[in-house]
Amino acid sequence: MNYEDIEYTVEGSTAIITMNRPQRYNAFRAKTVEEMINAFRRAWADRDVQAVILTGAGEKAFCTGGDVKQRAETGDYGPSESGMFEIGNLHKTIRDIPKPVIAAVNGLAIGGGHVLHVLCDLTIAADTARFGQSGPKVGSFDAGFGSAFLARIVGEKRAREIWYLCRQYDAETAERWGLVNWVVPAADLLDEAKKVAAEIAEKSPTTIKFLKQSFNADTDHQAGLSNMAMSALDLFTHSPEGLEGATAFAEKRAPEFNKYVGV
Ligand SMILES: CC(C)(COP(=O)(O)OP(=O)(O)OC[C@H]1O[C@@H](n2cnc3c(N)ncnc32)[C@H](O)[C@@H]1OP(=O)(O)O)[C@@H](O)C(=O)NCCC(=O)NCCSC(=O)CCC(=O)c1ccccc1C(=O)O
Repeated sequence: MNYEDIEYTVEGSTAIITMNRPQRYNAFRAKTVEEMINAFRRAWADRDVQAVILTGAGEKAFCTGGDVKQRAETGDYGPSESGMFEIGNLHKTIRDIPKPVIAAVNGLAIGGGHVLHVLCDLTIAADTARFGQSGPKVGSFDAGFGSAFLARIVGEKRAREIWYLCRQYDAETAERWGLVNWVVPAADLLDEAKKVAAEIAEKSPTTIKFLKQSFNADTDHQAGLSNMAMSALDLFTHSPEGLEGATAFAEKRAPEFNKYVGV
């Protein structure tokens, strides 16, 4: 597969996947998601690769979730080879690849982009990184891993706060909440992530594989929840209320959600 929306490189035992749509703050469309799944599967199959780094191009953003402008234009996340928007499949691939995935969060991790780092095994944040969900502002939600697994990490109260208020949190707060493993100066981020990947590569790959699968086993039931959540999201994003959120973002105005109270 030729990549247009991402970059894929291998350095020694580390694969680096870079979301590369800086003009849209690395927001993903269907094609981006398809390419990311392909890249993770390449890293999975490559016997030389022992860890994967996921990061974003540029200094502004790691990833700001689904491409809201695309959704406002066409009502979906655009074309892909499979004809599907496989975000649930990407979530599962990040969990299922039997090698640790390290998120190197270089800027904004918002909405579905925040969910991606939450699903990674480790998160290293630049001191300039910011974290948050934004779905309720733009007519979207992740009622699968994005809420259930998030609550496992930060606790119920904080997970609800993150989703209901849609605030942005700095890297220091994210570290205090256990949402990131550690924070480094922005200029050192990728080197730090590579160092951590190399440290992992010194260990027995089979023990790491069993450990990852063991950590996942406890929350694997959330994959079923995620399937239902994606079906619900697909219905909701085509509803007038869901479309109003995306349209308002594209038109740079506040959404008018009042008339949907209690429907
Ligand atoms: C991230 C912002 C808060 C940054 O604000 P600011 O620093 O002021 O920069 P901007 O001028 O707004 O942005 C610069 C430039 O980038 C464009 N852009 C940024 N984000 C997106 C995006 N997501 N889609 C399309 N384009 C984007 C922006 O329009 C600007 O372009 P100009 O041409 O210069 O105008 C702010 O940008 C922002 O709020 N962005 C939207 C974030 C968002 O709402 N993302 C979707 C969230 S959906 C969600 O939270 C839950 C759903 C979910 O997780 C999920 C689950 C399953 C499937 C899909 C999803 C999903 O993600 O939808």
